[in-house]
Amino acid sequence: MPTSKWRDDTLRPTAISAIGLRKAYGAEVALDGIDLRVPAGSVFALLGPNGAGKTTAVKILSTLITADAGDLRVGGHDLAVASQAARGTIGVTGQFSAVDGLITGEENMLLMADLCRLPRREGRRVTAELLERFDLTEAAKKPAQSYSGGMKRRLDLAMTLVGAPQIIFLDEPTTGLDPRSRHNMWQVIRGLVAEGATVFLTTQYLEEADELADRIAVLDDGRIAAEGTAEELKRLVPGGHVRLRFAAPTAYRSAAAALRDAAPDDEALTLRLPSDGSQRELRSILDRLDTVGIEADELTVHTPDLDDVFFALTDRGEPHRSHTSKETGR
Ligand SMILES: Nc1ncnc2c1ncn2[C@@H]1O[C@H](COP(=O)(O)OP(=O)(O)OP(=O)(O)O)[C@@H](O)[C@H]1O
Repeated sequence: MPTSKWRDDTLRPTAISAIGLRKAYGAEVALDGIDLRVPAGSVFALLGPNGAGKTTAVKILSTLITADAGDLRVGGHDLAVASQAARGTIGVTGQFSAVDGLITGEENMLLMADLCRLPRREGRRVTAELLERFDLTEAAKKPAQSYSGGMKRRLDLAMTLVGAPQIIFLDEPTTGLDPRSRHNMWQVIRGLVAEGATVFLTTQYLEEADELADRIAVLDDGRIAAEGTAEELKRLVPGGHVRLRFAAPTAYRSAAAALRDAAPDDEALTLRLPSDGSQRELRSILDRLDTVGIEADELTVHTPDLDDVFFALTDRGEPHRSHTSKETGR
């Protein structure tokens, strides 16, 4: 479910935009001329497999490295001439944590407040507020190396927020976290957007993009394979179907004769019919079976999800079905 409340993207000011963004490392082209626009106050997910170019895009847009080509604007500033000003509007949390394990969580925060040149009293106030918000007050006086993975990630993000950035880059914010910590992090991200921040995140998790992002760009091999809302992307791939399985070959043959539009699999004794999975369509299929007096031994409904989109667009073979497909057995 998208995180922000805005309905019409075109009315919103642009927080981040890239036209023709290109970057090569020697002969290796990491980004091959990508275009993207992120409206202010929204969550944008750059989704892609390992090596697709996600981190390179984050590094460039957050001014850590420069692009070879492209018109790039962040927080209203042109990166070619005003990267310092752009830097003042952003915060970055990368795959490699900025947390110093030898000092406490609180000391890490105060150090960051000093780096952001906050007056001492203000630094203490912001530190206390963020530690509280990220549920780290109790652990504040313990060395950060004693924190769990989820706590370290929250501290890292809290440190990023010390300077109150309007635009937040999160490079794979939940990679390596357990499901509970991942859900906590999602809540934190939703909270930031509710307060008006713009979030640009990269992820390898389809579910994460589906849960958080207003818009998703699928990056593959340095190019944007598709871009849109989760719903728009799901509409790009056909694949909704109903699968009927029969235990007895005679029942299977009779059903195949009755449902001539179904794709048969004689070995598995299954029939597959295109369907949007709606109750009306399911009823009509079952009614047609009823008219010939046959009942399927198993009925499964499959609706396309981001897995289908991702695998169709990035050409990586069959998706893993264990977590995200909606299969209903009977
Ligand atoms: N400093 C570098 N020098 C040479 N090649 C690099 C460098 N950084 C990245 N690359 C290459 O550029 C391509 C894109 O890398 P990038 O790290 O941006 O991808 P990614 O989508 O973030 O992957 P991951 O999820 O593994 O972090 C890869 O082929 C990578 O090997």
